[in-house]
Amino acid sequence: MSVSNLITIDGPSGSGKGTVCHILAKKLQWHLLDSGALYRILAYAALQKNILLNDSKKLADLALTLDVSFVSNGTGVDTLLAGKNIGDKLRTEIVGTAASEVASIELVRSALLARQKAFLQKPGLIADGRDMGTVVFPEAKVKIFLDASAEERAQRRFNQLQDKGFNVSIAQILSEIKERDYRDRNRAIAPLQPADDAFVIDSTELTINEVVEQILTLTELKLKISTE
Ligand SMILES: Nc1ncnc2c1ncn2[C@@H]1O[C@H](COP(=O)(O)OP(=O)(O)O)[C@@H](O)[C@H]1O
Ligand SMILES: Nc1ccn([C@H]2C[C@H](O)[C@@H](COP(=O)(O)OP(=O)(O)O)O2)c(=O)n1
Repeated sequence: MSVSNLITIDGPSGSGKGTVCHILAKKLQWHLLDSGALYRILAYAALQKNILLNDSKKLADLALTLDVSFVSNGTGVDTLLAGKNIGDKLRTEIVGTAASEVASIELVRSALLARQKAFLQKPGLIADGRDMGTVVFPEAKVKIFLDASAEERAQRRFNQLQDKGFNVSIAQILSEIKERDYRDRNRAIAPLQPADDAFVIDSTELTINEVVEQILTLTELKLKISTE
């Protein structure tokens, strides 16, 4: 099925992808693919089952058989693994780092590909990740690469975690962000990089609304639709 209403948003951790994608999906009433959540769920399930994070074969088998569903609960979306809500277990730095590790394995990435492509349904899709515009949906007409300085991204994560009551150190967050950036950008398969035809937005000095407005303007131009 051809669905041309597609926006891909790739970028490093803390650049604002998740926030911006949720706003766009709500405003346009399109579906949302949080591909990072799939890698996080896989990493969480592997940690639970004591599967080593470099065991490509077992991880790929797990990826193929993972019983995951995203269920709307009125205010947001519950993430169910084998029917159990694990949404609050996924956003820790331990799971984020483990996700980045399993994501560097080619067999794992190919095992998750069909699952991600299946999200492209009418009336449209906002796809959030690292390789949405380069590998999963290269046909997208609107591709965004959202960036921000590592220091700004660490500050945002710090604020976010402090708001949730976690006692965290900004120096440690910055070092984890830099380590994950390095792994995501330098892996052999589907590295984090802007697609040749991506529009790069540096959000370091922009508000969330300014980023959303830039993407909506580009979407109107490229897809010739009204986003009012
Ligand atoms: N342009 C921005 N200016 C200030 N804070 C932002 C901006 N974009 C996102 N944030 C905040 O930064 C934090 C991380 O954003 P998030 O959307 O989770 O990033 P990502 O999905 O890219 O990792 C959130 O608390 C979010 O509210
Ligand atoms: N399309 C994707 C999405 C995420 N990943 C990997 C790389 C990331 O470090 C981890 C976690 O991604 P996620 O988007 O949830 O992380 P952030 O919210 O940006 O911190 O998964 C990937 O390799 N490809």
